[in-house]
Formats: sequence, C-alpha cells, structure tokens
Amino acid sequence: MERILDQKLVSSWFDVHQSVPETYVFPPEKRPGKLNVPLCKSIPVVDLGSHDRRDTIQQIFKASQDFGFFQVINHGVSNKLIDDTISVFKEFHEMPSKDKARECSKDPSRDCKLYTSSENYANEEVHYWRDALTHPGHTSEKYLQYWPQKPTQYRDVVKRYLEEARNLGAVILELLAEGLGLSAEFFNGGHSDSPMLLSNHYPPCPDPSLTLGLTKHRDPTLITILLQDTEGLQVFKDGNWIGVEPVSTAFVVNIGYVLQIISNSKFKGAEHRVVTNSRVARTTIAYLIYPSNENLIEPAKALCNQNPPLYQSLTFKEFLKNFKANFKSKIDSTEAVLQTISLSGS
Ligand SMILES: O=C(O)CCC(=O)C(=O)O
Ligand SMILES: [Fe+2]
Repeated sequence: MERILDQKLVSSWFDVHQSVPETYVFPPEKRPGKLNVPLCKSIPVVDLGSHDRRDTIQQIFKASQDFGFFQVINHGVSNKLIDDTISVFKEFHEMPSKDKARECSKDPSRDCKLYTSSENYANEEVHYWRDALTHPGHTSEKYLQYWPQKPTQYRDVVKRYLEEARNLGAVILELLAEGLGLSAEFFNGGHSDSPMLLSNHYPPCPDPSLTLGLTKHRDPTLITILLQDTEGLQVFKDGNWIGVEPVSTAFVVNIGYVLQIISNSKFKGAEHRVVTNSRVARTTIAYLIYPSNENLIEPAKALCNQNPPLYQSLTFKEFLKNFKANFKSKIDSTEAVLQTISLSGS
C-alpha cells in the first residue's frame, strides 16, 4: 500500500517526464485556459492590528459578501513562525517519497495521512497535479503522536503554528459573527472545534495549460485560513478567474459551505481553483475550520427573522455525506452540493 502510494506521488516522478502524462491532461473544455489571469488587487487585505474594530468588521463583512475571500495582515503570528512553517512543509514534501509515506502511516485511524491528487484517486478520470498531507489540527499528545517526525523540527514548529492558527481562527470568527449581527461567541464550540491541517504541494509542471492543481470547488468548511507564498490560487468572480496575490506574511481567508448555510446565504462559499506553473514547486498550508460531526448546521435563527431559512438543518456528518456524494470531480457541481438541502427551490 505504502509502496504504491509513494510511486504515485507527483513529487516522486514529475522531473523524469518531458510532457504531462495522459492521466493528468484535462479535456479541452476543463483546461485552465488563460493562465496569466490578472492578480487581483481588489480582494481586500484587512489590517487586524487596526484599533477601529467597527471598520475591521465592516471590511471583513463586505469582502465576505463580495468575494468570499480576504487576506489578513498584522494578525499577531510572527514572521519567523510563518517562515519556519512554510520551510518545514517544503522540506517535508521534498523528502524521498518512501520517507514521506512512512512518516504518515503511523495513525491506525488514518486521520494523519499522505495522498495524491484527491482522496478519490482510484475513481478519478483525470488526476490533479498535487500531493497532500493532512492531519487533525489539535495539538494534544493524542494527535501529535501520529504526526511526522521528519523533518526533525516538524512537531515543534507545526504544534506552535497550529496553536497560533487556532487563536487567529477564533479572532476572525468573532469578527465574522459580529458582522452578521450574531454574538461574538456564536461560532465557538461545536461549530469550529474540529480543525484540520492540510499541506498541498504542487511540483513544477511541464505544461500548466493542460493541468490543474485543484479543480473549481468550494470548501466544505466553516472558513479556511491559508498560507501561500507563490501564485496559483484563483477565485471565480463574476464569470472570470482572478489570481489571489501572494502578500508576504498575510493569511488568505475564505468562506466555506458551512458558513454559507449558517449565514443563510449572506455569505457565499467562494469558488476557487489552483493552477500549476512550470518554474517552481508551490507549497501551501491550509487550516480548515470544521464543525464537529454531531454539530447541527442550519441558518442562524437571528438571520431568519426577515428572510426565511434557505437551508434545512442537518448534522455536519450528514452534510459531509451529501457533499461527497454530490461533488464529483467529473462534473462542475459546486451548486449541486447544496441542492438537496435547499428550501428555496433554486
Ligand atoms: O493550495 C491552495 O492555494 C488552495 C488549496 C485549496 O483550495 C484547498 O485545499 O481546498
Ligand atoms: Fe479550497
């Protein structure tokens, strides 16, 4: 099993090919098209160090409505920790594939794991040009015992990083809650207490016009907080793809389906994708804020006074089951994910 995985990792073979293997070539209508899309200066970069809290809330609210995306700076996470974190994941993905597979095979429940393309590799028609490492975002020994021990600084750096990410997530969720007119603590607890870490790695690709790192999707999260240092992430806005500009030491935040439901569609889960490039490997680190499985996902009551609820209630576990059944990489079905629970008939 491990041997098979390590041979499939894009990072294990990308440099022995002059051209893109057939199983990675998207059909013409699904290809990324124009690669040099404009980098978007209009996706707001919000200064969390500002003392004008009302203004900060307003900026985040507007960005969440307009784009489902914003970036944050002056967030309190040190530049050194951000650099160390990016370095440790780059180093991880550059290790020999066998070592990577071994370092990620300690967890009997397979919550800590390495995979390539998507978790649905066996059933995909076309594979994505990415490898991924994921594990729960909790930092207690119960979880940490299964994390990689190579690179040697992995556990130390990633533990500190995840502690900071948790705090930052709580700050952002308070600002989002207040913007929606909910209590600042609204998202504390069950709505946000099952975070996951996901490190994506996209090796250089001989022909980026044929491949995708990730197809158009919305995240099944409450929100996602991403670290990126290289271009590649694009947002679908008003029928066009726009690039999310890497801002040094900023975090990119995007709204997921769960917040779309809870906000009764005041915020929309942002559609995004990842394109590849031929020059450098791109490594990103996502902190995915998920509810716990039994948490009830439904439009917040306070948001259903003037507007009827647009979605049925369901547990997060049920939501995920729906999500996996409806979101097939083969079809462009970001809307289909919510159709089964939509009350509006649209
Ligand atoms: O790597 C990126 O830039 C984005 C990754 C992403 O969208 C995801 O993991 O859901
Ligand atoms: Fe995503």
